[in-house]
Amino acid sequence: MHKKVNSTNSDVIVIGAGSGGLSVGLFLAKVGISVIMIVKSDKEVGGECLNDGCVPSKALIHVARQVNAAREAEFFGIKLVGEVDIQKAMAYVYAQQEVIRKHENAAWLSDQGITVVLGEASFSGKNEVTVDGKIFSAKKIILATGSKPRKLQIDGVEKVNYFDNENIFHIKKLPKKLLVVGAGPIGIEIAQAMCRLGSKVTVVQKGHGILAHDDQSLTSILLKKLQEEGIVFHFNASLEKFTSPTEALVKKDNGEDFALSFDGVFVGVGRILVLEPLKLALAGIEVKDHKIVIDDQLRTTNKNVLVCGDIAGDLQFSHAAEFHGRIILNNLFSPITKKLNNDHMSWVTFTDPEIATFGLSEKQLQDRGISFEKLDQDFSDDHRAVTDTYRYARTILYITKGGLFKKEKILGGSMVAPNAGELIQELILANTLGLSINSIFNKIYPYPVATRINQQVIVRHKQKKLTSGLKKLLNAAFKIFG
Ligand SMILES: Cc1cc2nc3c(=O)[nH]c(=O)nc-3n(C[C@H](O)[C@H](O)[C@H](O)COP(=O)(O)OP(=O)(O)OC[C@H]3O[C@@H](n4cnc5c(N)ncnc54)[C@H](O)[C@@H]3O)c2cc1C
Ligand SMILES: NC(=O)c1ccc[n+]([C@@H]2O[C@H](COP(=O)([O-])OP(=O)(O)OC[C@H]3O[C@@H](n4cnc5c(N)ncnc54)[C@H](O)[C@@H]3O)[C@@H](O)[C@H]2O)c1
Repeated sequence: MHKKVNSTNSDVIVIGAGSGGLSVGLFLAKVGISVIMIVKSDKEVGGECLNDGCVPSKALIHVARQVNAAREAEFFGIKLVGEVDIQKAMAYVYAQQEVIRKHENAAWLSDQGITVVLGEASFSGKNEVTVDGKIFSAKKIILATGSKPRKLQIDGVEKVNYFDNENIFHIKKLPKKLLVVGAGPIGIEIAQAMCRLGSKVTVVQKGHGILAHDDQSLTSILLKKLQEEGIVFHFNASLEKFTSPTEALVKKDNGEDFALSFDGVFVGVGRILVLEPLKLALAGIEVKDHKIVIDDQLRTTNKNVLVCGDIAGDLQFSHAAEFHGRIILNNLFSPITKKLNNDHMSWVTFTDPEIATFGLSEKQLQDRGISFEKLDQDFSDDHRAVTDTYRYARTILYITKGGLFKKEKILGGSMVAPNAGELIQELILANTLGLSINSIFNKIYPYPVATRINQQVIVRHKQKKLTSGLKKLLNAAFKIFG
């Protein structure tokens, strides 16, 4: 049953049709709540994830992986000639976006019972927004307007061939020399993809390493692989200015400076929230330090306006936006409220090898005074890692300190390995459900699936617990029962 609204009043207004807005709006429409969804334009349905983020980046990474695999096959005698046709690579990316766009567009949303309004929304009252002079009101308003790439603001920037995630997936020509600014997930994923497609890539990063939100003992393994593929890194460095359309002056923290030449610059230096056009003050929504003030139920200082996704100023992932959506939906329908808690959050950086991280980090565990054991294991003895040459891979797990009869649970962890994002899923499930590590220990894994590494970590841990006392006990038992 679709409850269509023809007027400008509805139960709920959702501003934004990205991962966050869609997850809330579609469910509400499905159960018969009237929804007006406001989105800037039809081509912005699907938000950043579909249009300028996850989907095009993962599709391009897929192409780059194919190219790399073909190059690696040269080792077995095949000769590879020619260059990547970047227009064909991009055509592949667009084709995959189109598959998803079939069910992420204004007409399709209307078919699902949502009243779609195309245009830019701003608040005009407590329960009221305005689009092109037309007023819309609702009992609840969900603000899911996302974030934008932070721009590099240095002298000479207007002269260079400047890319960020909003235009890199529309290039017609591959930059021969690409300067990547920022070594967060955006910079690193793009750096490897572009390198594999044929660009000579140099990365300039303010901090001392890549992927600051992941375990540095694992990111250093990825860094080594990226350097082996030919990417050059300059750490503790930032761009001072562009001295010409093809040259930048880089300054190191130690005061040294040097010039770098390029024919394209890709910038991935974090995200900003665009708040001013929303006229939040008109709805009584407070802003502090350029972030919307929210409580742990994602409510703003106007309790009828909730935030969902990047705009919340929390973790900025598509699945984080969906998680916000689940909290909001629960609280719209239930007196037993759900609160925002990222203790079981996870993320994956889709490089090769991937880095996957979940649960609580070592620092969070220390800060909270939780006693834990750290299990740290490389894959050098793992048979699948041997056959498929990824013995460099490694896992870190944090588990509760258990006694002989105390359940040992997984608190968090991280993995660097090809497909780590898939391999780690059962550990995330055990973490989310609070299962004992025995759930992994007792599982029968087909030999030699790569996931057996999860069991090996636990087996090693248990073997270390085999004290001389326990060995004596087992020997005695063997004499009786064996
Ligand atoms: C290159 C790149 C790769 C990424 N890869 C991943 C990944 O692999 N995995 C992952 O989990 N995350 C990834 N992310 C992050 C992910 O894309 C975002 O966290 C996610 O898209 C945020 O969703 P959202 O709904 O909050 O906002 P968005 O998807 O940005 O949606 C915002 C919506 O609001 C609309 N809007 C904005 N202002 C207004 C207004 N005033 N009126 C009307 N409509 C408005 C926009 O048109 C849009 O539809 C990536 C990001 C980038 C840039
Ligand atoms: N696979 C994924 O899930 C995925 C992929 C891409 C993006 N994302 C999301 O998008 C968000 C934004 O990613 P991001 O990489 O832009 O941001 P980020 O903040 O994670 O990393 C940006 C990096 O750029 C560096 N930096 C900032 N200014 C600089 C300068 N002037 N010169 C040199 N270095 C500079 C910072 O030190 C930082 O390490 C991520 O936090 C993540 O939530 C997720």
